[in-house]
Amino acid sequence: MTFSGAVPGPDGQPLDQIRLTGVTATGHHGVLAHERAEGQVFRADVVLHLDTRAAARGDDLAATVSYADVAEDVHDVLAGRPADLVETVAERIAAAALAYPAVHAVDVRVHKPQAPIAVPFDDVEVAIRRDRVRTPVVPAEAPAGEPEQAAQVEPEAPTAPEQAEADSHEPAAERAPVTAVPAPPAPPAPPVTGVPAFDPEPLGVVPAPPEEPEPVRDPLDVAPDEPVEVVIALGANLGEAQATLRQAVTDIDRIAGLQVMEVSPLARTAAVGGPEQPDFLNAVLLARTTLSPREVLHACQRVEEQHGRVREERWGPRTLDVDIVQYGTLVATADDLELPHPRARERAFVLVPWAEVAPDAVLHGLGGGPVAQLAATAPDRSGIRWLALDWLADPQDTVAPAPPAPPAPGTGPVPSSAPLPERPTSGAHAVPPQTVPPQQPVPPQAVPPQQALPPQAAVPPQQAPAQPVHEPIPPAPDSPFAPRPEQYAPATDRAYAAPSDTAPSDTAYLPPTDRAFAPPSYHPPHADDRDR
Ligand SMILES: Nc1ncnc2c1ncn2[C@@H]1O[C@H](COP(=O)(O)OP(=O)(O)OP(=O)(O)O)[C@@H](O)[C@H]1O
Ligand SMILES: Nc1nc2c(c(=O)[nH]1)N=C(CO)CN2
Repeated sequence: MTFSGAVPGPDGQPLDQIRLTGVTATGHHGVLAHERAEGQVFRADVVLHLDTRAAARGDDLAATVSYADVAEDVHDVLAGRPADLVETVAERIAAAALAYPAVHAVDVRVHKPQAPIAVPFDDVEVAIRRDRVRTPVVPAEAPAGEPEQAAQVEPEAPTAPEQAEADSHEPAAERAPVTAVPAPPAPPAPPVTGVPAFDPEPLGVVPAPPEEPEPVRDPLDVAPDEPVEVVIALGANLGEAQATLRQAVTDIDRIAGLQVMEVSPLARTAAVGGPEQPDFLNAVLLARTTLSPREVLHACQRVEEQHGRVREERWGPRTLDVDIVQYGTLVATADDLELPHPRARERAFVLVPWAEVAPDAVLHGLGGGPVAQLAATAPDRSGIRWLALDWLADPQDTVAPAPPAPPAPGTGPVPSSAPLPERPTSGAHAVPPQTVPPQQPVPPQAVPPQQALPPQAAVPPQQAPAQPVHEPIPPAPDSPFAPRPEQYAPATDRAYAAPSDTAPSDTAYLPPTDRAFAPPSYHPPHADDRDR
């Protein structure tokens, strides 16, 4: 720990130092509502500048400062009354240290390694030095439960009603920086698990008479006021996998309170983990929802069940897997639901299709970061065999026909001798890998980015029984769904393209995303008459 050097004592000589590092607590400091609600790890390092000679001479604890006491003080500040700023937390710690008369000066560093920063980073810290001249700008926080020290309360300490308002987190939410994804409203209570509750009483203030306790609300059960973006991953490797995934998109879009906004290309991916099993087909949906996270989970589990999902073994083959990758910016852990999905950050079969449909997407939480970057380093990235663009519009041709006589959903894996379809070698979309050389991007005008699915193709089967999606729909002229040889073009300069020496010979990838052609965005129709 490097501070800015020794502090001179009254005799002009450098003072001694007691260094305390890595005091850690879960705190609820931050300007964002979810930081207030869920809490995160804060760490502090403290250097006390003092003259230790008298204590050493008499071997007398009373003549020095007990580091154990200071550690508790620091911990109390970290875990205590929420502040918007790390700077404020650092001042409070400095004030606590200088409350010991022997301390001439104090250096404080407060670390916030899980700060909501949208790019990969190790840590963020605030470092301050305070002494008897350059004093802390806040008074020492009084220990909880010592109301007789109320005189030490900060002048701006809130009254009980003000504190109640602060605890509602509304102001924090209002101050939150504009983000692409609205955070769900913060619940007024402690988080789910593993995060100790904070004492909402302002420290050192005589507590107001007890009011009705707020019911404890799990953030995973809080439905947002405004729609929140939810990222959903689909996977299947049993039965008619592509047809299942197409139907799942429709089923998920029909969940009341949830709208599918975008659908990624379909990825064929080598199975990761679990037993020997066929390749998966994977896709990612971007949706907006006013459901709580747990409601989304249950609705997705119902869709899994509708498709004959049985849970036999971990990471085993399945007719349909629906995972919630991320819900707004929420970071929460419970037995039944963890957000963001704890393994999403290392799964190319999630990250690659996600980055295709949302190139600037960011995975929140610990180990998160820009999705495209995570995709580039995901351990299974060489298992991404290909991506199909128009899989919603044209199931028969986008992927080769399913193996003959596949087992009924849930009855058994597609035998490895009859795996999921390979890159087509015949049919409208067939293209030998060499047809499009690696560096040959599609001219920008070939397919306008973000061109929406033609309305008739987007209509989910249940909404347009006259036009079942399983029947190929003739693409409109110039439609992104017109057969395009480049849809399986190699992507040798893609960040996540498999190294050529490890890629299977039939592997083909999308061309680089200068977005010369965007994956066709699927914009499901949301008829106003739908009961949402
Ligand atoms: N973000 C999440 N999305 C979906 N399920 C989750 C999530 N977090 C926790 N779960 C829980 O995980 C349980 C197991 O889910 P599932 O059987 O789909 O796991 P899996 O697909 O085999 O493995 P993985 O979780 O690694 O994808 C579910 O019952 C669900 O309660
Ligand atoms: N390629 C691939 N591998 C997996 C998948 C998946 O969807 N795709 N799902 C798993 C458990 O959710 C385990 N392994």
